[in-house]
Amino acid sequence: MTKTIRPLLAGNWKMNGTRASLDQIKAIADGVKTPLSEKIDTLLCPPATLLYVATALCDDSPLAIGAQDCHQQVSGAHTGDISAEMIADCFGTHVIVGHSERRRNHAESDMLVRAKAQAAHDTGLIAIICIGETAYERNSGQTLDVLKRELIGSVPDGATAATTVIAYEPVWAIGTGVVPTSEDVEEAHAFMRAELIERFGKEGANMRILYGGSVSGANARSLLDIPHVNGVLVGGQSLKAADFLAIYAAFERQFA
Ligand SMILES: O=C[C@H](O)COP(=O)(O)O
Repeated sequence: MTKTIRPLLAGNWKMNGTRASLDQIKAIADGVKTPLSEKIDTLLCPPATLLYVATALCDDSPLAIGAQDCHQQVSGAHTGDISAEMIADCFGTHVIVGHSERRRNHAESDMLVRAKAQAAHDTGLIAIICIGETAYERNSGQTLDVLKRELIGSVPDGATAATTVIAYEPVWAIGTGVVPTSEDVEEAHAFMRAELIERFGKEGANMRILYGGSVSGANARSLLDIPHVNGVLVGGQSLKAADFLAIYAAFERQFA
């Protein structure tokens, strides 16, 4: 199946990385300076402490830099939070919102995630909105209901293909080394595509839908072959340049 949507390879460093890791960012930034980067987008989301330096390191690279979360308000008395404007001020272009670790560890609701995505849009950032079912929800047959509810609740009404990326991350696949079957990924992505088209029409047809959860250089190719998988959101395997670049290389067959 030929895919026409420009894919995205995104890395999420989570709460990992200090100044000592900047050489990995530099190696990734240099490693994606190949002709393939004319066909695919690459993005790395280091911790907020490294954002500004990371964007400087990527000055002459197609690698974009983004953040892992933003507050829903523009500014104010919100100790420890960062705003979308602060991310943009560091030359970040994307922000992940609604990651399952934030939903779980910070009790973030769909409504809050939607407000964060809206704040990103209002600031000109691309919002990567994460959704996905837990093991319990999957085992009790609720997967598609959860995806529908989270899509409706977390994605702002004005979302477009240019401003919004959906990341499907089954919670049980994150950091476990367990990846759903191709059939399960295909079913979930086809379902999300249909839901997005119903709500957003042409914009929904063109919105990128990433798969995330234990993606590696070894399994990226088969995941990218699945219809409506328009890229991947990578955690652990984005920390080392060699691992990230192995996943980058996996995009060659489908998209070069
Ligand atoms: O944001 C990234 C995901 O949570 C996936 O993490 P992982 O690749 O370590 O499973």
